[in-house]
Amino acid sequence: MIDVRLQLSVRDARRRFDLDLAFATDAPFVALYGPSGAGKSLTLQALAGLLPVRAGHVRLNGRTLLDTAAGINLPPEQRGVGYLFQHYALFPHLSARDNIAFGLRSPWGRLSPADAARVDALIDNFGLRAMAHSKPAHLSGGQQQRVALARALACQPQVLLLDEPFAALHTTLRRQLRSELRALREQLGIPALLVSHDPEDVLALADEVLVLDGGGLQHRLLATDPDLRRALDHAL
Ligand SMILES: Nc1ncnc2c1ncn2[C@@H]1O[C@H](COP(=O)(O)OP(=O)(O)OP(=O)(O)O)[C@@H](O)[C@H]1O
Repeated sequence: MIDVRLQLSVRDARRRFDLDLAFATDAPFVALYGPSGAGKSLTLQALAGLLPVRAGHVRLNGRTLLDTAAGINLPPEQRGVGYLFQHYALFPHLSARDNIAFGLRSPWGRLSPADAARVDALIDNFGLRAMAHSKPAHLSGGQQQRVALARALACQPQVLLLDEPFAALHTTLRRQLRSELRALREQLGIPALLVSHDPEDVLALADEVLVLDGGGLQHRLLATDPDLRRALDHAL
């Protein structure tokens, strides 16, 4: 169960954007869907603890990650959240292996033997052995996506947050990686929240769709809804 209420504002010199939404869901795969600038990425960032929240809570399977009223606000590294960032945000100067291991290293840069074994297992599971020592610029789009996904999983997360995980990929690879992602999530047995504005991603993966616009939740749709495709097209 993911139970969320978020109120926050972001601003720069000229603009201010308010996010104000609440939802609770048991769906294994949830899509945050809606037009550009709706507040989808900000929602993921707030869930991960990367943005200050003015008021609200985040509970994951009964565990409180944030509760502003109770003064609880776990830092990102204690939230048990695996985050695949938009455009992957891989470190360009680090190898694929060091990218995957990044969040596991001690402040002195050490990797415990157990963590090193986990990183090696992820490298093998994602078919990255041959390019483990290559930098991101020397990897294909699909390989970069796999490194980003392996990095998100390295901390053994309780929930997976995926921000446009297929945006940089061409159609055939998108299709293949969608089914890999679906199988992987089922195997891990953890919930996933996917940000996308591609109806095909939503139709292929989501059990429930939260349609966002203007920083709020407009409506909720289920994968079983016979009019889902039309509703998705209508929502953009
Ligand atoms: N750090 C920030 N400071 C100021 N404004 C921001 C900041 N981050 C995002 N915004 C603004 O907040 C709004 C929502 O941004 P968000 O990234 O959540 O949109 P989105 O729904 O993910 O869009 P897209 O599909 O284009 O990625 C946008 O208008 C954006 O310009």
